[in-house]
Amino acid sequence: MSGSTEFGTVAGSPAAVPAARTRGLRKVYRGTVAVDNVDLEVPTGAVLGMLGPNGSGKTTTIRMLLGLVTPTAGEVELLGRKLPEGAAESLPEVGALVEGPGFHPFLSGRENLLRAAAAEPHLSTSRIPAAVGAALERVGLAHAANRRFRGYSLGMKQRLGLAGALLVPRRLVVLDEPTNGLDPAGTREIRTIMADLHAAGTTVVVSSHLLAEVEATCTHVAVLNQGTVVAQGELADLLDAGSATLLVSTPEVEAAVDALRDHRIPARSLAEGIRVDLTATTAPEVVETLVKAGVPVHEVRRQRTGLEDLFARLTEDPVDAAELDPTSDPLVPQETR
Ligand SMILES: Nc1ncnc2c1ncn2[C@@H]1O[C@H](COP(=O)(O)OP(=O)(O)OP(=O)(O)O)[C@@H](O)[C@H]1O
Repeated sequence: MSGSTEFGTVAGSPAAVPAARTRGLRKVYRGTVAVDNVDLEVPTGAVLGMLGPNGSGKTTTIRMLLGLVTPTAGEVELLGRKLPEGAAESLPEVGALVEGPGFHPFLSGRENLLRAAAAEPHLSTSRIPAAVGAALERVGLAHAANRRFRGYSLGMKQRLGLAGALLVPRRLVVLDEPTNGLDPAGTREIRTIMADLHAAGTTVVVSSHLLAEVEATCTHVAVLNQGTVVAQGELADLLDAGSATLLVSTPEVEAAVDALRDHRIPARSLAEGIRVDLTATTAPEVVETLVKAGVPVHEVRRQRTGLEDLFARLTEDPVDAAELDPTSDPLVPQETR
């Protein structure tokens, strides 16, 4: 299927069309703006981590992506088709793990999945038992498949929800807090499943509070704060852009800070050197200024920012964020204020 879409591109060409995208997405709940003006783009083949503090709008955005919540304004395009018109075509190719997947408490895990499988348009009746068995194996729930859903732990319920998302091969899998309630082994299994999906070319959207997990598993990130997207793109690019700090090792800390201040370059003194914000200057300019001022420069290093630092900068009060201290760096054992 091909043709012009709302966003002016051609559907049916998976490489060119993002797996999902939104334009001006907004959701207001009785006066509460949950999501505002969100332009999200999920490239095909990406593993996109959706990050944000509690209440920043991640779940609401995911629910709108899946057609579970109607936007107050804006548009959603899923696998090249606009919602809600294209839902019947695109949703069978989308697997989702969202809160409250609606399993029946008195049926077993297997019976619940058999019911879910019966509703899959791309799964013929004869293939249902095998598909259910494979999904249960894949999420590590085969041993408990015949127990009632009611008696499942939170982690087992999460696994069953995930099994539902993986019943048939999908082009897009959307996971809202998939490690919620899982033990470390379960968390590792989710990581493996996501890596397998990525290797098979499936696009994955995953919301998470676990920054280390996102840093380890995602190719792309979208950071939400107070209902809006404050950053999105390839994880590596965002980390590079965020690492706008230069660490200069020098025994003459005060002279270094003074020399840079004379050139309107803000710098902070550390125990064995200085830290320079590179937002408004460059590393060569800093070094040249210091050398011209006669300050001995022993080492210059660009500081790599972790996702945690970046996240804090994007979502915390700017004054607090400026105080973030990279304590893991040997050059900066402590601040001298
Ligand atoms: N059904 C609803 N009715 C009223 N307000 C809602 C509803 N769903 C979400 N909200 C509000 O919308 C805002 C965004 O909530 P949302 O659940 O999307 O955030 P989140 O980033 O997923 O949060 P968390 O990380 O805590 O799960 C919050 O202020 C929340 O209270």
